[in-house]
Amino acid sequence: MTQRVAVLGTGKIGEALVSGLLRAGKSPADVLVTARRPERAAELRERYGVEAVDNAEAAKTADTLILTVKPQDMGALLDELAPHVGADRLVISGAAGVPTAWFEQRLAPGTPVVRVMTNTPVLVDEAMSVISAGAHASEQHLLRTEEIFKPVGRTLRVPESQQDAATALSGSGPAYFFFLVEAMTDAGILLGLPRAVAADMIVQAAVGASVMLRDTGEHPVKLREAVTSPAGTTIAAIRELENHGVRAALLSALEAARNRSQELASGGK
Ligand SMILES: NC(=O)C1=CN([C@@H]2O[C@H](COP(=O)(O)OP(=O)(O)OC[C@H]3O[C@@H](n4cnc5c(N)ncnc54)[C@H](OP(=O)(O)O)[C@@H]3O)[C@@H](O)[C@H]2O)C=CC1
Ligand SMILES: O=C(O)[C@@H]1CCC=N1
Repeated sequence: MTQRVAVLGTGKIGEALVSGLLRAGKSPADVLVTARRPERAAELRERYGVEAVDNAEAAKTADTLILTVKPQDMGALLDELAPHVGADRLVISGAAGVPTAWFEQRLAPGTPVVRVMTNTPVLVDEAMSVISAGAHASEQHLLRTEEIFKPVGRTLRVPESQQDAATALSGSGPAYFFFLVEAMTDAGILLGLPRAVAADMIVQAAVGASVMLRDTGEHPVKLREAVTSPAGTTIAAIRELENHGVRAALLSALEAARNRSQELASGGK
């Protein structure tokens, strides 16, 4: 049976999911989108050939609803949606922080809800989408969710109690790597390299290191040791990273991200 999927609040993540669904072979006729601004709806229609409808219409006609508004906008969206969502629908939330129980309290009794924390590499089919079932979501609902997210990267099931940590590590994760690349490119400028050359070197170092981490399965310590020659250049840099507390900064940074996810639990400000 053809399943219709609606993406509600089609911003950055929502649009990336729409493009992934279409790349995976879903017909544009089976994908609905909603947007707050008419010009955004028109843009999505034109770019993907999908139908843009209002939230109530999406709730009435799609089997699976993927909610990709910001946590702060989730309350208003649920007020609009709830009267139209039958308990035979699958509701997938892509929002940081907001627990499945929050949705279950606002939807018809028994409505299956699945929480997913994906990340922006969804745009290049290299996402990690971390999936947790709510109280009424069955194995079938998890499989349907995986079917949507697998074409755009990997999926991982975790207990919902781990979702705030997953948000800190995986949802926000790409930003930390972009931040490092940006800072190291600046370091190249300091050392007298042209910006484009510095960026080229650092991006390729990041790609090479990522592929080694993924494909060799080696522990990162071993991979780093292989780069670090006695009395060489790398250890001189590592000493500075340790002197400046980079490891401790990362522990604190990810803890802060986890805490912020917890604060967003009630669609917080
Ligand atoms: N960005 C990321 O890396 C990740 C984000 N997330 C989660 O994904 C969600 C979306 O994030 P992101 O894509 O970055 O944010 P965006 O702001 O790009 O997307 C949210 C979209 O929802 C629209 N919107 C808000 N309210 C409504 C409504 N009532 N009806 C229809 N559309 C509405 C907004 O419209 P308008 O354009 O008018 O504001 C906007 O286009 C968040 O919950 C976030 O926690 C999860 C993983 C990673
Ligand atoms: O920064 C945020 O809140 C969202 C959730 C994870 C990544 N971006």
